[in-house]
Amino acid sequence: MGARAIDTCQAMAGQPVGPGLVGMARALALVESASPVELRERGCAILVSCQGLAWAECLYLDGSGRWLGSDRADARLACDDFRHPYAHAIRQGKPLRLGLAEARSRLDHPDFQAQVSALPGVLQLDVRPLRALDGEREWLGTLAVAGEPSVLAGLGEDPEFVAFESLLCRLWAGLSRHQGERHREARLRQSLAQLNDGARRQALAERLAEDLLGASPAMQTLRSQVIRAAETGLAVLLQGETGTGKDRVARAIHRFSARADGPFMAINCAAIPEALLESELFGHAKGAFSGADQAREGLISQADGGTLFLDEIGDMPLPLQAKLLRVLESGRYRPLGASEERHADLRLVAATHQPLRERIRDQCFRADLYYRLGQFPLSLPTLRERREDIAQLAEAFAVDFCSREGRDELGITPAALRQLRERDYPGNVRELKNLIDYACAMTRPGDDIEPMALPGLTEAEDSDRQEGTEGSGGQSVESASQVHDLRRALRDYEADLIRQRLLLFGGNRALAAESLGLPKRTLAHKCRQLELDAK
Ligand SMILES: Nc1ncnc2c1ncn2[C@@H]1O[C@H](COP(=O)(O)OP(=O)(O)OP(=O)(O)O)[C@@H](O)[C@H]1O
Repeated sequence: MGARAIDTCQAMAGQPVGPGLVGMARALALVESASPVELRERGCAILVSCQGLAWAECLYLDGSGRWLGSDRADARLACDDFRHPYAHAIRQGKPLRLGLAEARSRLDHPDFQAQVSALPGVLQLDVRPLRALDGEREWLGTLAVAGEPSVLAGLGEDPEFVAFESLLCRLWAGLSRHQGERHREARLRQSLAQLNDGARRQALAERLAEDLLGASPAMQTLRSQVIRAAETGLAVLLQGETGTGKDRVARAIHRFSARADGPFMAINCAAIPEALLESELFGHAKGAFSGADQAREGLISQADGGTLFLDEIGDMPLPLQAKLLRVLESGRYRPLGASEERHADLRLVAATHQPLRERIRDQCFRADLYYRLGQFPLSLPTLRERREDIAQLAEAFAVDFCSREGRDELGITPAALRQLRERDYPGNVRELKNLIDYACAMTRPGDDIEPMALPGLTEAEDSDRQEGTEGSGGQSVESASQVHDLRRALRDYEADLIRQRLLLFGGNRALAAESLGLPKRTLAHKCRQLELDAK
């Protein structure tokens, strides 16, 4: 705190040098202050060391002009509280002198009492209101000094003290203004940065809207959360009913993140038989188990530098959950049968449609993994909660279908749109997409989608629909007399049934499996065997 200048000033005070030089050293010490706080500290230190005073303190007037504050303590002394001498000096606008013993007995403000409690009662106290001496003449605060009556006697008239006080006020006002400007500039810079940040995020959210369709408030919130999640390296847990777009969101998080140039690896924990899942994820060494003739990289290693998406995490077996937790916490893992541990740097995005808290209660899911996975939890809205998005989604899916199938674009009649809006969609967006694909297939080129093209809405299918059904998703099973290969016919029947059930439940494998009395894994296995798209 300008110790050198103050030392010089102290040294000079005891030396046979001219008063001008002493004054210059004091002025220099003040001028070198970088802030009002430093200036007040230096000013008081100089007064005590060079002017023979016992104590000095500056109080500053706060921005509201209602109270005085101290740099040394948490004291706040209100300007209209006359239990301390500063209120009197400020109100009268002129210096005040009183004996300390008297001040202590008459003025019982606790902060004032604490300030002067260590000083001998024989001393006198001078309180001087300070104002800026430039054009504005604003109040700055007060200077309080205590000293022997003989020292204080001529203080107010001492030209050196007067010059010192005036320099102090000038510098104080200048530094305060400068500091105010700096604060204003900093606030401006901060709000500009926030504005730029807001505009940048808005632009990203608009780009994302091309992929995650929907103008509903729920989708707008989701998109901005996806952008925020992508900006961090936190593990993301996506929770939402089947078909709400968890897979799509996971890919978007990767694409909008700093890891976008790295790999994106995805696995559905429910679709892989338990015995295979560990080696799929962690990889295995050569000879780790019978049939492992080659070492194989797991998805964790392949996702190094990128993102690993674990879909249906709720179905992950408990022993693997422990291993996954270790990867998340330390990045370390050991491939099956390997002697060495390995390291991977990845961001994990996990998804589930199951209430994981219930799985924890049933002791099927580790609570510690749940909390580690959910560093950035994201909830996806159901389609029922955002019916206003149905028309936009349906039209986009119709456009997709036509471009995939190389057909001319077709529209959707208002009546069909109304019906689409009234449905319940347990399979959410996937169900809507399947419905539109089906309706597109059922609609003649050049026509628009009519209500009767929507499955499950018409009682008697018209002849057009009968025609369309053949060769589309719903092939009929050969009649009994035409069966020449029982195994093939049973296989076709099974495939047809599963396909219809998946269509009925909007692709929700859990509901489809339940309705057929099958475990979900078995259905997933059959879908692979029968080459049905399980999604
Ligand atoms: N907001 C959206 N905009 C466009 N298409 C979407 C949107 N949400 C989902 N989809 C589409 O709906 C289908 C289902 O989405 P997705 O596979 O991401 O759902 P999911 O929640 O992962 O389902 P599951 O839980 O069954 O795995 C996909 O074809 C996907 O492209």
